Amino acid sequence: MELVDHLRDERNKAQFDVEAMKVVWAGSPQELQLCDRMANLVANHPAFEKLKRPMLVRKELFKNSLRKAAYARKLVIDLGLSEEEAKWLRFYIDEPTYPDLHWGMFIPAIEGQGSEEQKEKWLPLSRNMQIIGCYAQTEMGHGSNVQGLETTATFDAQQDHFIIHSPTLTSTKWWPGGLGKVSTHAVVYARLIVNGEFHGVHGWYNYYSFSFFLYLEDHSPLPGITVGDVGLKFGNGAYNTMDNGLLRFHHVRIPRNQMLMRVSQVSREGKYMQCDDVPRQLIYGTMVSVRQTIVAMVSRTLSRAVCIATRYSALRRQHSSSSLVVPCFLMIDYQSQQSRLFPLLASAYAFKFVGEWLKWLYTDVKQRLEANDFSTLPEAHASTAGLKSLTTSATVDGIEECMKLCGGDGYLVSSGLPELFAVSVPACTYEGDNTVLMLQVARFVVKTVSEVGYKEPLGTSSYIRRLNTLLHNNCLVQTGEDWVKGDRIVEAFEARAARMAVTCTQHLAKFQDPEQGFSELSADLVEVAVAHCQLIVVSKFVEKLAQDIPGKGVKEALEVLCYVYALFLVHKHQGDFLVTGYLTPKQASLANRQLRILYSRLRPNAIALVDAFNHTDHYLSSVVGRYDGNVYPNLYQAAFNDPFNDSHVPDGYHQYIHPILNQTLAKL
Ligand SMILES: CC(C)(COP(=O)(O)OP(=O)(O)OC[C@H]1O[C@@H](n2cnc3c(N)ncnc32)[C@H](O)[C@@H]1OP(=O)(O)O)[C@@H](O)C(=O)NCCC(=O)NCCSC(=O)CCCC(=O)O
Ligand SMILES: Cc1cc2nc3c(=O)[nH]c(=O)nc-3n(C[C@H](O)[C@H](O)[C@H](O)COP(=O)(O)OP(=O)(O)OC[C@H]3O[C@@H](n4cnc5c(N)ncnc54)[C@H](O)[C@@H]3O)c2cc1C
Repeated sequence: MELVDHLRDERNKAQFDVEAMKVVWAGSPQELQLCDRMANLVANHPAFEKLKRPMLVRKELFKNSLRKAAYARKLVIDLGLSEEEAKWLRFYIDEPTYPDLHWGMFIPAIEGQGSEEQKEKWLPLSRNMQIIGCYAQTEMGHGSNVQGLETTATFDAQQDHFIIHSPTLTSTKWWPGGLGKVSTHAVVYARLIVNGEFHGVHGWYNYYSFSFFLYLEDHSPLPGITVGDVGLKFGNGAYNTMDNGLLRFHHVRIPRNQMLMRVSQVSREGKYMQCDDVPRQLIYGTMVSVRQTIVAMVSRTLSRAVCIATRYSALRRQHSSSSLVVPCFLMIDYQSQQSRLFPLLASAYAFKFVGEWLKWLYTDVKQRLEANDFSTLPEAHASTAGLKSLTTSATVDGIEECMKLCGGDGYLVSSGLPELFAVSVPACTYEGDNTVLMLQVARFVVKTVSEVGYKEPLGTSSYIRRLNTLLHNNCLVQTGEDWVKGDRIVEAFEARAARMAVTCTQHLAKFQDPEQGFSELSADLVEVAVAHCQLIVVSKFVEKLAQDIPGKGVKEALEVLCYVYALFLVHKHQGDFLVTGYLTPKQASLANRQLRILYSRLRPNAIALVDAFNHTDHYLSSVVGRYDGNVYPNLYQAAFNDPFNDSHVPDGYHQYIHPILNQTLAKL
């Protein structure tokens, strides 16, 4: 049977080479080929079917996710897949499970914080999955406040042991993924006590990590350990495939050499030693690494929602303004639909490019750290924290908007959007609450501004070097066309960020107690951080456009996306641009007018731009976002695939409906 492409006309409108854009989106021809291979491996393997997932109850759901993880592991071994290939395989299986934490946090924690000897011992076992680990930092009473962790690790010199203990209910380890049911090991963060003395208690770095067994061979917990799952989470399916766990210790003894000893050590004699040349912030290093990974992947999540909403918008017709009866307008042709959808499409590309840049930054920092050069760590911390916060918040809001952009059908689980929302929303909380992370960025920016004159701002904050110009020269835009120039846009974002940062720094200086000032001004400080991070995203997009980008029309299409992203933000935050005095109301309105022109330039390319994400139908798992656009028959069929439609007589009908119909309620 010939397949009908219901989106063919839309695809024919494309003004650029879609295959070339796929390479740009993937990062390189090799990445495209790799992702394509892994996506199709998953899509064509019956073990990875996922449409029934939201219908499963927790225990079935969890068993199903264990089965998938085992199949994935088998494929990795049978096909001899590399770690990179295995990472993409897990990504396309599209189900949070224990290996995410094992590979994503447990192993990096040992790599970053273990001594050479410890790495030699534990990494081969971990990489072969002979042990499975998780990252147990958060406690019931302390998530953002890492300084408040209460779990203790007390050194017993006589037996050369640490005694790990949970002294209070609030010290219960709470949330670690993979901990509840599966992990054999955990990297656990605890306060160190040697010779009755708390180490680092006066500083911020008052916790240390330990790696050790949780279970006996029959998978019953070791004596003194209480472990379990934290309970059902938001959304059917979604994150419930993960065993986020709880863990308590009752004076559990572990050998001394299970403290991760790169940053500091405790000797056999009970002598506590810090490595002078290694900053304590390294203990936070795993978080920097994971935040970078989140930014690298989040554009895919947003692109998935945008792909679904764009395809459905380009298929579904509604009435025109002149006739309320004859359906003729495609939803995508409503200006209001475009003004909600196209900035999200542009954001997906913007986040992709900033993610690439962040990966580069992190690789560079990692190499420096290995050579004991810690100079760029503050920049890496601020950039990873800020971009994780900015991009995950925008992505989660974007998924919700995409759901609404599809009307009622977006709310159906078969649209793929509700589960995507439910599985993505915790990204605003895990790996650092997004507001708390923005406050870290604000600290970095304010510190950089305060140090002007005696310390040179570097990297993403180097615009602060030109503070004088940015504070005093206002925007030169006179026409709408003036707004579509990369350097002008970047300068506008620099001026806004610099002016907001300086104002906040001046307000902070009025407080005698800086911490009180920081707390009272925290809402403004978050806005400073947002402005700084948006500047990074915009400038990295503009820098991307300065590169050689092959393919007919590809660069032009990306230029439109870049300006849509930037001018949408100018419009959304025009209060900032106006209050700081950088823009006049006329210039702000020119930006908005130019944005509408850009939407009309983007419109013919919309479907081709989402096709360039190269998502398989399996990955999208959306009836309304199907590649062939054959939505309505499949939507109808999906309703009948729901087991609820197996019978016309639901459970409870005879018991609770008959009595109403037959007026016999009194018998109930
Ligand atoms: C918010 C802070 C950073 C505050 O910490 P603090 O000790 O009070 O620090 P401070 O006085 O503000 O700063 C002290 C100093 O440390 C720096 N710093 C802070 N964090 C880092 C870092 N990661 N790398 C490098 N440097 C870092 C700060 O910039 C400060 O530097 P400075 O003194 O100003 O030069 C911290 O508590 C934190 O990171 N909280 C968030 C907790 C978190 O992210 N938990 C993640 C748990 S794991 C997880 O969620 C996994 C989910 C994965 C999944 O399911 O997929
Ligand atoms: C799905 C999921 C998976 C997770 N996986 C892991 C894991 O594998 N390992 C692990 O160790 N942890 C894990 N966590 C825990 C996670 O890291 C924490 O939830 C997170 O760090 C936030 O901490 P919290 O929940 O205590 O929130 P809180 O810190 O209590 O925050 C609650 C509210 O208070 C605000 N707030 C808190 N502190 C401040 C402040 N200083 N200034 C201003 N506002 C503030 C926040 O903005 C937020 O609005 C996971 C969490 C989830 C949801």
